[in-house]
Amino acid sequence: MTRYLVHPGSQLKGRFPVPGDKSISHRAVILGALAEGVTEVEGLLEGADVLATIAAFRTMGVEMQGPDRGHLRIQGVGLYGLRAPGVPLDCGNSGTAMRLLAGVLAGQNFPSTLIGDASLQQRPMGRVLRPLAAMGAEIAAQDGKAPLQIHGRPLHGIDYALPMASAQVKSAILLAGLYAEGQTCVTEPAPTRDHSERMLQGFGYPVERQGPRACLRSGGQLHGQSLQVPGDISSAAFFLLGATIAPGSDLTLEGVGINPTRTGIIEILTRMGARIDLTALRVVGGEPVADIRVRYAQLQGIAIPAHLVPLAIDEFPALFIAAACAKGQTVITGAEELRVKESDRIAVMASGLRAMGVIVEERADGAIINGSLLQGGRINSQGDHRIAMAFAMAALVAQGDIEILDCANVATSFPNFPALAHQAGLLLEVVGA
Ligand SMILES: O=C(O)C1=C[C@@H](OP(=O)(O)O)[C@@H](O)[C@H](O)C1
Ligand SMILES: C=C(OP(=O)(O)O)C(=O)O
Repeated sequence: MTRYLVHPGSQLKGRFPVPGDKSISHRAVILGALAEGVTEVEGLLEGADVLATIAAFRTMGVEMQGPDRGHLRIQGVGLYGLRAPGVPLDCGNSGTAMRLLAGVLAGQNFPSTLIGDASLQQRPMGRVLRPLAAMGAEIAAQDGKAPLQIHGRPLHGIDYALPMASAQVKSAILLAGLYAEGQTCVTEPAPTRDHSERMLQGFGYPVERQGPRACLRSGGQLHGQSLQVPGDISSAAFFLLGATIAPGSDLTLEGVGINPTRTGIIEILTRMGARIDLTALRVVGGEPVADIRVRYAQLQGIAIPAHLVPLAIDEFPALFIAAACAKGQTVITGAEELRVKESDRIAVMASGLRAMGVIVEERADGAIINGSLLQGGRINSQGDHRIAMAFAMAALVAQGDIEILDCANVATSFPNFPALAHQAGLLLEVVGA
């Protein structure tokens, strides 16, 4: 089992890009496969999650060259060109792959089965199954969990109010809407990442957006594109954390996506006193991008405003560590979605921080974290990539070595994390790979 052994006492320095955005990479593969003509993607994340989406479409007859150093060439088959897969499609560890594929597959004229790893089989799929059933889909699942057996049926549009802030559910419904008779609309209770809406429009498919509501009609076509995937702010987040907490650090992360539906981490860390500067603002592939400079700063505990939670949802493992390094108390509320990610991120972060001597009060929808000195120790990441990377950065300021168990899944979102972190100055050893 892959472990990290991380020694304290260093700082982070340098200037480098982070790998491509995972959410945008999944969507580039999906829309490229369903488009007419060729799509050329640059900067694609070659993490295991995205490779699962690529493999699924290959199994359904889509030809692709790559990925090779971020380049993927997709020979689109059009909205109605997928072939019956014949074998289960394995989404691995990826909630995004499973939920977005469920949306695409619900309206096909062939059956399909979606499977995943032990973590993914525990995650709630009812949130996509219910709206898809309301559109006419026939999907069998036990207790609302994978495997999902999709029969493929003619669909009709719905006007759906999302019960939770989830870009995956929103995207699944919009993708199903490409195949549904009439108009499909989704209204979200709070803004979530809007990469699907942006990329559909980028592929020439009209999406009407009015405040929290997005609508599309079937009958259109997607047109193959050349697109550049920006750097993943969710991967950059670990470096923003590390450089902020380790005295003497000064790091610049190049070409990071700063879509306003993703920048909660910058807003929250800045409210805590972090020193983060954005330069070279530009637009890449329909998404805003910047270089981000981050220097050491003493953090202060805050009450994190609940409206920022969906805008930083994957960054909470990093934010738990930031809170533990801050002066005073940090209060996290409205974050119950963290309990249904790759692990129960509230419980796993709380127990890891306690192992480092931090006083944490767990709440159903968050936690209260008391800033303190971090002791060395052994942390079980429970196979959750973001928890492994967050604790690796915590080691920068720990009183002793940190050993992190079960780190192989870092490869789902950030395969070169150990190398890049080491290059930036983190004293990280990968053991037992
Ligand atoms: O749409 C996406 O690409 C994602 C949406 C979020 O999940 P939810 O929709 O479950 O909040 C996020 O946690 C996940 O990493 C990626
Ligand atoms: C929640 C995540 O991903 P997914 O839902 O795609 O597994 C994540 O990457 O933090």
